[in-house]
Amino acid sequence: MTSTTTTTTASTFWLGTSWKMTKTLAEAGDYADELRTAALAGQVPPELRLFVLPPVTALATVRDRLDGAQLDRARLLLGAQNAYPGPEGPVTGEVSMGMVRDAGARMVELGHAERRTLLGETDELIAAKVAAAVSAGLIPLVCVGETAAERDRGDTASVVAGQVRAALGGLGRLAPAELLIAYEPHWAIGAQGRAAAPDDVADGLAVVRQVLAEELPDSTTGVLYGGSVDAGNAADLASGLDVDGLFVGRAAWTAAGLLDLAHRCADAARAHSTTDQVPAIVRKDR
Ligand SMILES: O=C(CO)COP(=O)(O)O
Repeated sequence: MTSTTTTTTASTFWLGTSWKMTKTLAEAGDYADELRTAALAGQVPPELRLFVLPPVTALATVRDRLDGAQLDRARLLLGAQNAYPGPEGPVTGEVSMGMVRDAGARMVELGHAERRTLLGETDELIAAKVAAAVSAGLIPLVCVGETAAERDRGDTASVVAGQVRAALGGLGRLAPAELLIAYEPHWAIGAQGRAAAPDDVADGLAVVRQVLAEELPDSTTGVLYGGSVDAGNAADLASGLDVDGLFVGRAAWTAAGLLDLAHRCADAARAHSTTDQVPAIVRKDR
């Protein structure tokens, strides 16, 4: 990793959750209320940038219920889990980048493993979405990662590098003001998954950083890990690796879960900042 790849600052450590296809409006509202109460009580660690990606049905509700939480927009971002890469019009069942932005999204997740495998999303479609997101002023959060079979074949680095390169391939002259890439090996995600070992995570993150250094040397980028992150491994992942954040599913599907992980990440950073080791969370430049 060269020092030119990111302008990530000491106070930037991302911790976010996608709720995937869960939560009624009532449940989404309750989660937002809990987060708002915690924020007003000063219980959200200031070192973190949190993000929450509700299902699109709940986006505006969560935005409205968090209103007044006194977390400025840089410290708590709402986002969508997907959007269509074209203007409003006759595309049945889809929502545009502009529509999710209108509903409160400042970021949009693209290319998640579940969409690649369950819905057949291709690298080409994901590239079009990345470009559309940037055009709409949304921060793209692009998920990349190899399947178990690709890993077993020893293809992790080529698959991950190819996905990152492809995702950026539609940008042309568009320069994202900010871009997040989450390394999420498919085999690490969900109830059937197991969290990747630190060496595997480090290898995946390094591949992502290498491609970003080559393709987008001047952009503000963040490289996250996701896949079975929980209370048992979050602190080690946050402090021991060259990682700019954690992307969580199940373990943050309650506000209490998200807040617990937030404290674990912040505590890990503080503990490590007094040692010789310089964790990603307090590193000034990479
Ligand atoms: O897919 C994920 C985040 O995008 C991770 O999900 P889990 O944390 O539930 O494994």
